[in-house]
Amino acid sequence: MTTPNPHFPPQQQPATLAQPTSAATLYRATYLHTPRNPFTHPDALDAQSDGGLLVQDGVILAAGPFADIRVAHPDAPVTDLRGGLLLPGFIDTHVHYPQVRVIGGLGLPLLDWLDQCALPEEARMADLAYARGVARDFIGGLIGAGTTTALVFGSHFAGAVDAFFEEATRTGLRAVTGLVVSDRLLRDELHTTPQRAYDEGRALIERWHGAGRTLYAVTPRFSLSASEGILDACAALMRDFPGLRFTSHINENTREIQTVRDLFPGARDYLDTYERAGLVGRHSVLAHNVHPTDRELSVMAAHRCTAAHCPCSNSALGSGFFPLRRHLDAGVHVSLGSDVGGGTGFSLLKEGLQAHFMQNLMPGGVPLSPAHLLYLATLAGAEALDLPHTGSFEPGRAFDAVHLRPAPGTPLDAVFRHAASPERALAAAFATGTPADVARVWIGGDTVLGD
Ligand SMILES: Nc1nc2[nH]cnc2c(=O)[nH]1
Ligand SMILES: [Zn+2]
Repeated sequence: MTTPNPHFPPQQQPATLAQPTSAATLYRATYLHTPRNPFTHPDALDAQSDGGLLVQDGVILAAGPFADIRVAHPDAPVTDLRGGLLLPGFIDTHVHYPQVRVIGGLGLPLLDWLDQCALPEEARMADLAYARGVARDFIGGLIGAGTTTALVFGSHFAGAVDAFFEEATRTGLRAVTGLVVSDRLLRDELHTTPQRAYDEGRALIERWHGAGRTLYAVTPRFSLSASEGILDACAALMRDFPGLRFTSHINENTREIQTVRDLFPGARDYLDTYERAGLVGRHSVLAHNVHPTDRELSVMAAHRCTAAHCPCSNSALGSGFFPLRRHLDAGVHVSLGSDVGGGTGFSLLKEGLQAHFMQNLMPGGVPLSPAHLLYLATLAGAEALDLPHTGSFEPGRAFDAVHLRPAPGTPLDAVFRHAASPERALAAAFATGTPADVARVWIGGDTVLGD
């Protein structure tokens, strides 16, 4: 695609920042990243077959060919990661914490899947001990897949959201999440009131927003289950606490869309239910958007909000083909989400592959190169969440990284050993890589998986 995206100009960074003053580590690896957006910059992929990343206090100080970095920093100890691929940590912009134990409810459309699979499990999160176990399973799954930052749909229960933030803090995950709020059409035990939504949200924000690596996301489940009163309570939180993120669902399934139309007879369309409440902005991430109108796309672009594309979920729930070309042509920013448990697992490699398949198969689909897939799985998420210190290996950014190192004898190992270029190896990682190939994960320079 050649449509420029004016909302996220490439960061201008010097190749090397300050000289290190205390111990720094030089990582030697085949690395790839997308410091620019390949939908707008044809040469956005930076691939170094023998690269060096100088890291100090969790921040990348210098990046480039290993030989160049070595000459400039002859005394830095070297960690040799050759033999695999080093990528920026993945950024999942739509994934449900309470659904990790119900992945795989295949064969149902959205509203039936919610009734039969997701919501009964979400009701169990009232039990704090249960929620703590789910938080461990969930965050273990994310990090195990190489995800270092996630915009997470939380729980309807404030205690379970606390449990999530505690586990995120313990593990070091960069997490943006919040209390999910609804007041109709789910199950009684998942419903709240506007006042309680505001009060519980405020208490969680005061505890967790900006604490360490965690941020708060105001999260009405979707307009189908949220009255205008709940949406207004969400807007009040956004007004009262600047810097919060906002997330919800939109235009996923045709039955859902018709129900929202019936519930909001005065709204122009689905987006308008959020827009009228003042919830659409630069810090808004709306998941799915499989069936948008042109008006919705132009308003999303004007407000610089993001559509989180969840291709495995769209396939598993039969929601439809994501109109990526229409989003790009309208100037709407797009990132990637696994949508566990409507989605089929945590790997953004798999999501990238499924996005590629679906664009290949749909009329007017966008051909997605390995660079596009890497961008969607990394920098696009950093842009969506407005986290400019993540998403690539540019100097000045945090060292959030995933080392893919397939076991000897596996097909991916064979490809890595014989690939004609790092880009070919990257394509193979998307085609066939899984969490079993994730050897080590760093967040802010800390090893959070592997050794
Ligand atoms: N895929 C998906 N869509 C939703 N819309 C409202 N809730 C959900 C959910 O849990 N998963
Ligand atoms: Zn979802």
